[in-house]
Amino acid sequence: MTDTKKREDTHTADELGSRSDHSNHSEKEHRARASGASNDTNEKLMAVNMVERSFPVGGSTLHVLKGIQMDIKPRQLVMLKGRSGSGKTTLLNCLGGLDTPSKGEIWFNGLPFSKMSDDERTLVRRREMGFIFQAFALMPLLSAYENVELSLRMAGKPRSEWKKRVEECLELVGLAKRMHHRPFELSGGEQQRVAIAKSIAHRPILLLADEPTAELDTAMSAQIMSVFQNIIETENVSICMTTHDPTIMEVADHVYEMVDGKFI
Ligand SMILES: Nc1ncnc2c1ncn2[C@@H]1O[C@H](COP(=O)(O)OP(=O)(O)OP(=O)(O)O)[C@@H](O)[C@H]1O
Repeated sequence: MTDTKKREDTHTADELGSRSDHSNHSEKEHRARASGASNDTNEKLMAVNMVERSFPVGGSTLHVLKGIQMDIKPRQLVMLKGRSGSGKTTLLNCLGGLDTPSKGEIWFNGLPFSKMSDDERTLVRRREMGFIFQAFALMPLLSAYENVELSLRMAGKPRSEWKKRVEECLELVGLAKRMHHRPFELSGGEQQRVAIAKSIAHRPILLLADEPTAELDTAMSAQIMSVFQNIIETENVSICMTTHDPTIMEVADHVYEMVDGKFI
């Protein structure tokens, strides 16, 4: 897939149209997005321009990302593949604003994401992004329902919206019948589906997932990928995920292969 898809040309900040006012991301705007009102495939949701990331280690500098150039378009499923240590997590952390590039820039939804202050970036991240990790990151004593509800509570969504949205999200991931189970009463794949429901509940426009199928067998991984495809359609999100698994790459819109901090 990597080789069959032509990579986009380098783009500038001006090409990046803001798809919504991030400071007031309303239900109406979301519905407009979901109806395809902003579904211009030339539009870039995220643009990464010549990003480098280095860390001081001992007395020297470790160059981990060495000029990354990529973009994520609306409703795309983008995968980052590469050997352990190639820099995938470091890049994902930069995309999610958990870390910042040493050089280069990252634009998100028309905003100069990597140049914003930590507080501004945190705000954008909370409102517009969702995260899924390899280890499902669920609260063990809370039911699936309560876990998803917690994320709405943390995102500051009005209480009156919680019930409908929690049920909707659990239904989307195929867990409506298990919503009152606690994580230990669910399989690994089901727990990951709760984590996905939790990550989309506040209606992000970008989901970032670090090895979301690493703990799962082939059948469960395939289920997770089909849930991802489903939520791209129904929730109008883009997904960027890292993986080692060649079998799931077939469903990607684009695969970036990373070797030693660069795409090949
Ligand atoms: N904060 C840091 N300080 C120093 N070195 C770091 C730091 N973060 C990452 N590295 C180094 O950067 C390199 C890339 O790490 P990264 O976790 O991004 O790789 P990865 O491709 O995600 O690997 P894996 O698939 O095993 O998760 C590694 O050599 C790692 O030790």
